[in-house]
Amino acid sequence: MEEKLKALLALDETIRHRREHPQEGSYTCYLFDKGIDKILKKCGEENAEMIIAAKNNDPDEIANEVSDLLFHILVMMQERGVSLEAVLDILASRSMKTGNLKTFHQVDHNS
Ligand SMILES: N=c1c2ncn([C@@H]3O[C@H](COP(=O)(O)OP(=O)(O)OP(=O)(O)O)[C@@H](O)[C@H]3O)c2ncn1[C@@H]1O[C@H](COP(=O)(O)O)[C@@H](O)[C@H]1O
Repeated sequence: MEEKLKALLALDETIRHRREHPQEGSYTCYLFDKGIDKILKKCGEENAEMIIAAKNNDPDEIANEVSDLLFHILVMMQERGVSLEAVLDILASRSMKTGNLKTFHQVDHNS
């Protein structure tokens, strides 16, 4: 598992490298070249495809679409200067806190 998590860090590093060193034939460079609108459009598309995969309840399809979405989110983060480490820091700090369910009052729509 740890080795596989390293692949996520390596992917993030590849994306960073692609941004700094444009390369012919690279899909990542194509996205950076097109700019933030294209990157966000792809994030939206991949998100929609992930939702459909989850609705279909197909584990392989879900894993594939989550992978596509993760890749495009990492590209968006690099474009906006947000590091994967910043996200991991937030997740790590949240992991210290359990019992996060918030209580809420039921809204009475008739009143
Ligand atoms: N993880 C990914 C990854 N996931 C998804 N994709 C691409 O994302 C695209 C999404 O598919 P779509 O059919 O929705 O998009 P499309 O029709 O090809 O393109 P659009 O014109 O619609 O944007 C496909 O072209 C996939 O190949 C990825 N492309 C690259 N990577 C990683 O990035 C690394 C660098 O890749 P290059 O930048 O291509 O060298 C690779 O080694 C991989 O590790």
